[in-house]
Amino acid sequence: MKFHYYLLINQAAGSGSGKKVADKIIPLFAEKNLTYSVYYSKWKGHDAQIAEELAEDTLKEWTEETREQEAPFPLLVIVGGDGTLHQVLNTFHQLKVNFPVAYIPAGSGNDFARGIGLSRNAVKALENVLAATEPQEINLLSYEEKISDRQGVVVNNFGIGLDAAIVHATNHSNAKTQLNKYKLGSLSYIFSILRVFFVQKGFPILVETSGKQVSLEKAFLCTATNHPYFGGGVAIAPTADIAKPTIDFVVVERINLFKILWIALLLTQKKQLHSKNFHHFTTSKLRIVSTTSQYGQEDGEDTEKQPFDLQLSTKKQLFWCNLTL
Ligand SMILES: Nc1ncnc2c1ncn2[C@@H]1O[C@H](COP(=O)(O)OP(=O)(O)OP(=O)(O)O)[C@@H](O)[C@H]1O
Repeated sequence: MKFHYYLLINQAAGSGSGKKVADKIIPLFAEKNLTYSVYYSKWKGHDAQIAEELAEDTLKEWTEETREQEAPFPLLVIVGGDGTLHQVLNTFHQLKVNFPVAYIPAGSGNDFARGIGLSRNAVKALENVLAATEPQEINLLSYEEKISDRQGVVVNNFGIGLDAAIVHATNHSNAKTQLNKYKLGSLSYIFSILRVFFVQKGFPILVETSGKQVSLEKAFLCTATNHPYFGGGVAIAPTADIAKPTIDFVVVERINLFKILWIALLLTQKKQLHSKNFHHFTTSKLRIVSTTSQYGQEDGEDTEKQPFDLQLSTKKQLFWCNLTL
């Protein structure tokens, strides 16, 4: 199968890793005599704009017909972090199109790459892409939030409560910009955890999974995910599997500091399911209702405080990569 590769690059991802990764992989396309075009995202939101333009006049869905007739097949290769992937796939979702994509991780967290088992080394990830003969089917989470009337997809997770408050504090702090300059972006998360941990209160939620309803009085951290990782490598839902059309939902209750630290210790050993204050659901459909206003986060992009009536299901996405290498 012959391809024309459309490289959409966020050079700012991973505090500049995007640029380094691009400088490393673009010459490899030329060396391998592959045909390609390069698009640089030059400002926040430009990645979505480029994706929209390519969706309108260049990219094709993967069907029996296009795979035979389109030679070369136009394949979008996204180079950036989880947020770049989020922007592009949400653009496609809003346009109601479903194109296969390839991905080279260049972010700081790279949870998605971890979640699908794609190498976080850019050159190896490119080998994963070039060695594929068929696209892999993976499951994103698609959501509908009734109160703000928003819908979209997430490539990693949707969080309400503590994780979202941490993301909000980090994304809106001046320290992040300064620390990023010195490649110390993860330190800004630590500052934010210390800032919001004691401020975030427990809040009531209603959880509806396929055929079951549960009320929790003091939810603290609520995260719906399609693979194990969040927060840059924390295996919050170790049994989640992106190949399965299921949602894993994790709730940690507001408990005393010692119990939270105990759960944090269990997390490092992937044994958190042993704690009775750590709730875990696996379901094909999920509804979460919070009547109190809370921060939300979607793949590390934060939303302002609001009440939630959130419905989640899974959505198939074709990914061009060979994960057996
Ligand atoms: N040239 C640019 N300058 C600044 N921001 C950009 C640029 N191009 C895209 N963006 C924005 O950057 C955000 C995505 O960054 P991304 O998540 O990929 O990197 P990261 O935060 O370093 O990685 P990770 O999410 O893996 O930690 C998106 O909101 C996107 O619109």
